[in-house]
Amino acid sequence: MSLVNAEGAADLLGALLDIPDTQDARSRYLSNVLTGFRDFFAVQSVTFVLGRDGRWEVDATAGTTGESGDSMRSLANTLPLTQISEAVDTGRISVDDDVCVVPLSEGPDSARQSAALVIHGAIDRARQDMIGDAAAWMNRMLVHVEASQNHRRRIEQQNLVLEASARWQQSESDEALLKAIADTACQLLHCERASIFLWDRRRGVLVGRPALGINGQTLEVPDNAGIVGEVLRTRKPCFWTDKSDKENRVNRNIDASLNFQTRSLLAVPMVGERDQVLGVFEVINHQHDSFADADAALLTDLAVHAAVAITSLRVKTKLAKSRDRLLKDAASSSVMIGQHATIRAVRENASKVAQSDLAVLIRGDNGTGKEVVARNIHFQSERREGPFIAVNCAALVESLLESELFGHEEGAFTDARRTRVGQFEAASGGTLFLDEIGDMSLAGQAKLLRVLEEKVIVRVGGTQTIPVDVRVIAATNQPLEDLIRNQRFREDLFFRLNVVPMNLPRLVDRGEDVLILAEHFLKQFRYEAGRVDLKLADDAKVGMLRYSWPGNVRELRNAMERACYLSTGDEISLPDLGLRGGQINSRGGSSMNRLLDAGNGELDRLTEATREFQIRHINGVIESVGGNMTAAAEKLGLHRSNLYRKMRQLGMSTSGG
Ligand SMILES: Nc1ncnc2c1ncn2[C@@H]1O[C@H](COP(=O)(O)OP(=O)(O)OP(=O)(O)O)[C@@H](O)[C@H]1O
Repeated sequence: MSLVNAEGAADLLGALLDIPDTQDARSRYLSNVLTGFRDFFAVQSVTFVLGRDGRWEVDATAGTTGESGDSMRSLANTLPLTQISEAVDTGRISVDDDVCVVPLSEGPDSARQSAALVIHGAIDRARQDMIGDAAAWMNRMLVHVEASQNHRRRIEQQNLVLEASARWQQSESDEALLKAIADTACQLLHCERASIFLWDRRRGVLVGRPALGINGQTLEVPDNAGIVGEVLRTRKPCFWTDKSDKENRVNRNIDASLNFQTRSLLAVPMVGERDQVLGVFEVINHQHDSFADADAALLTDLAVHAAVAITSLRVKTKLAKSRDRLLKDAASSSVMIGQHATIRAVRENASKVAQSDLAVLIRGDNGTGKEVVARNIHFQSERREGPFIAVNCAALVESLLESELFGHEEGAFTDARRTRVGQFEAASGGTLFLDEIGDMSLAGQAKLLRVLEEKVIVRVGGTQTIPVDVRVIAATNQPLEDLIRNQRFREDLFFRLNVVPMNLPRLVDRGEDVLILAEHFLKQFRYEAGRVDLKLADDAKVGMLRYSWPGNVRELRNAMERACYLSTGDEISLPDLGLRGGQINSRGGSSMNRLLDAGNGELDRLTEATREFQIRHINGVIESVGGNMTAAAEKLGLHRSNLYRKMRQLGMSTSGG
């Protein structure tokens, strides 16, 4: 046989230099190279052995017997152990009969203590140096192969971590999220169990999740104890294995309660935003062996993503809570107070129409609660989480109407410096309340009708149609039928809007609802004014029932608000309400009305007399405390700012105070 087989040499060289770009790069590389050795040197087999924990293991082989698990095991049993040790110890090739052992200098694998090639087959002296050189090459190349494989594995793991963290973002609850994180960790790190210990700083404990129950309790450990405590303190990964580490570092009580045996453990800190430690991420019992540095790197990556997911779920939960609170607050502004039959009927109708998207036209005088009804419908409907947008059509000048309702594109007109979304788009998914619809211009009405029919808008200056999903509720205090007759309102638009008509009576026609509403506003404003014991005096009640309320509920609300802040004493009396004397209704039919037999003129005089009395009283009190306004306000049972307000209302000078 010639010393060099050219074809075999090229194959061996190719195998030595070629780093496979696969997940199993290392074993593939070894397999190719060992096969190259076998063919080139024409031997029976070439085996790569590793010394680990004082034992020799077959890592890869190329021979006639194949590479199955069984043949590898039987090969391990027939290794020339003495010869291998001798070669490794002396660092020289050892040849005995037809077995040649080539020692390899310390390898790239950190866990590996020593390595060698075991060759079955005759190798003459001349080729022993050659095989020694080639083996050294292989050994050096293995460093790169392993680095490349690790690099590739890391990229794949990063992708898996990213995919997992995208899935975590979908979790709706803490429990589901923590379980998903733990499952991912078990899967990627090949371990039996994973737990996240969230740090409760206030109580000084780490709370283990997901639900690792000890006798039905949550798993809690002091934040300064054990391995998790150590990780929290040092902010560094911590390894433990029952083979080599101190037993007392793990808490065997937990094992006992969970009927579990910890054999190996790895814990890393979970660091969140602004470098804050959220807790500790722990994995237990590697399926094959103890945890390595690469596992710590992977778990640290997972912990970063876990911290982000946990924080963002907390933010999401907080936002959802405050959204619910806001929704509740907003919904409370839509509560329709009143027991009058007409109001009851409106309430019932509102509940019914809320379940549909039918157009509603609410009619009634100013301040009768048209917007309250519209809000009430919105907050009872499926759209309650969408926006409620109110537009006062009377306030829209013709030139702005279209842009206000439908938006405009940048440069659509001189002042259109930026694209602007109109109210229709802004209300998408919710309700658009078009107040004072009777005041809309005819051109505006035509545009509105088209949008209602086609359910799409086109921004001013734009060409694209934009679909809008909006429920429209319109309101007016105008007699639309008259406007239609005078050709100031389009009949077709009227029919489109008036699918469900609702009429709100004037407050004066709602009987004792006046007092029910007054008590409602009293409760609200006396609380805001910090005067929780404030009551309505009888004369105020009677006066309210006799009053004609030209401004309807809005006027009543304002009167109550003013009185809650400005009245003196424990009761709100009639003058405190500041009602317009000329509007007192002497036709009143309620029993209360009859209690008050004062005519309008008398009431006027009464109001004036009370005003004078209040001025005298306030001046007296200010004088008695030597002009100290804070003390005067206190003596009068008012906040200092309310005293000033009251004085201004009474026309008194406040500059001296
Ligand atoms: N039934 C009611 N229960 C509680 N508050 C009400 C009721 N009706 C009206 N209000 C209150 O009265 C005020 C005026 O109501 P709203 O704005 O709904 O009236 P409107 O008819 O839309 O007025 P306008 O025609 O002037 O726009 C609001 O502060 C509202 O909260």
